[in-house]
Amino acid sequence: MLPAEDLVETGGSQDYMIRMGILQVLKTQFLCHLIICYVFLVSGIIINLVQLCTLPLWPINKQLARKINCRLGYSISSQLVALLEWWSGTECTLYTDPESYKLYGKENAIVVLNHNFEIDFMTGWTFCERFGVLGSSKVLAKKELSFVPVIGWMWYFLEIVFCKRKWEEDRKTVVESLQNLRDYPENFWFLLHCEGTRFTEKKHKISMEVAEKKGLPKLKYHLLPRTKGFCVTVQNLRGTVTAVYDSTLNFRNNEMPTLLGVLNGKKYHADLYVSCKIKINLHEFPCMTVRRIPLDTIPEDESECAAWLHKLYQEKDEFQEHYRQTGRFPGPITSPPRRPWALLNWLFWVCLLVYPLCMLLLQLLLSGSTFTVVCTFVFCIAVSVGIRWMIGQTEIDKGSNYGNKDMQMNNN
Ligand SMILES: CCCCC/C=C\C/C=C\CCCCCCCC(=O)SCCNC(=O)CCNC(=O)[C@H](O)C(C)(C)COP(=O)(O)OP(=O)(O)OC[C@H]1O[C@@H](n2cnc3c(N)ncnc32)[C@H](O)[C@@H]1OP(=O)(O)O
Ligand SMILES: CCCCCCCCCCCCCCCCCC(=O)OC[C@@H](O)COP(=O)(O)O
Repeated sequence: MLPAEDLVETGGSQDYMIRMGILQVLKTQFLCHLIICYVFLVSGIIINLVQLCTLPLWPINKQLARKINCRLGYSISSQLVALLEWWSGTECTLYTDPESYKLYGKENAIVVLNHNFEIDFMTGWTFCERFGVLGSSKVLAKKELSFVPVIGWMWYFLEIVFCKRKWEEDRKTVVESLQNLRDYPENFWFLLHCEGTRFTEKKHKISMEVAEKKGLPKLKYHLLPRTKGFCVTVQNLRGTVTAVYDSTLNFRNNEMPTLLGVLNGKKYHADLYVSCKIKINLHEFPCMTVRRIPLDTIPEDESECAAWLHKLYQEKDEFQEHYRQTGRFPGPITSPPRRPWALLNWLFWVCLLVYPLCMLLLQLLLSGSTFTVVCTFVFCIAVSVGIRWMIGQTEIDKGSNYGNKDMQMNNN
């Protein structure tokens, strides 16, 4: 027979398991998703409107307008971070050397990252949040994303650099947008997915044909990097940015995480790298590797800079090979802890928006008007379709044709 304390303990743990089971089931419920999406959409639109109200401030006090917009942007993007960190419980492990770690979040940096996963952007944002640069984070993003409600509109005020991925048309606007960032009042990370599009087998095959034509070594895990964006970023942010963070992101157990999976409360394990010696258990967390490269060591000349980037991608390919072989990146883990701010911001919006929603629905039902009830129902369906379209923007299957054809005919 078990002693009394053990029985209590077993009972306690059973209770815990049951509670966790219920929570897990709750996370898969459509109603929960609807509430989460409603909060995201309504809070996002409110914030977009407040951002719009900052427009008159720009000519008077640009730096203040930028700082306000960083906070407002944080309030939107941190909701997706909270969804990843607190709702799905996804764990993020960082492999990096402790000396570089001290500088993260305290300097401007260009982040060069592989582009394989549908939730790359959320995982990137999570690391930004942990180092306090989420509100100010930047990216060279495809123009199509600027039309996505809430996020795309928010990016306009955060001075995100957009490109059509047609260099002749992009050259001028990209340079101008980069020049604007030279006096940015907050530390920022500038994200570059040099591959230009997400990895698919077809895009990989075509890009390796291009590599062969150019006499470049083949890559196994990456597409051939597009060098123009990187070179122009380095040229225009020299003196503003101090380092390039060569980053590689992987998810454990060959998982391909999705935003719908995260919304359903599925826990993933991400890994990001810099250099490691400590022994760790690699079967539990997602993983990312970061190498800090001082910007002065990158060649100024455009063709040398392009060659440098090709060399970097060959090294990145070796890191990936190491990860595939051993299930881990080399180097010590120096992971920043999860902070409460994203969760608190989320709870704030939930408290603010869910109560009026319940009251409104109650009033509608009590009104007894079939017309009003039908209108509300149709409105809810329209919102769900809108959100589903937004989620579709993250899905690789629905991705662009960029890189599906050789040379310059490869647009959307
Ligand atoms: C540490 C944790 C992370 C921190 C995160 C920090 C911040 C987070 C912030 C925000 C998070 C949100 C994330 C949102 C993500 C959205 C990302 C995107 O939208 S990715 C798509 C847009 N971005 C890019 O494309 C950037 C990379 N591209 C470039 O730099 C391009 O050069 C360009 C500037 C876009 C211009 O492209 P274009 O195609 O017009 O010209 P290129 O000269 O580059 O291409 C021609 C060149 O390529 C060769 N070629 C032809 N076909 C292919 C092929 N299939 N594959 C490879 N190469 C090909 C061709 O021969 C030409 O060669 P050459 O240059 O020698 O003439
Ligand atoms: C709390 C939050 C609730 C969330 C509810 C759902 C909200 C939906 C939010 C949708 C966010 C849309 C932002 C999309 C950012 C996707 C970035 C991305 O990865 O783009 C792909 C491009 O790089 C390359 O494109 P391809 O050439 O591969 O094609």
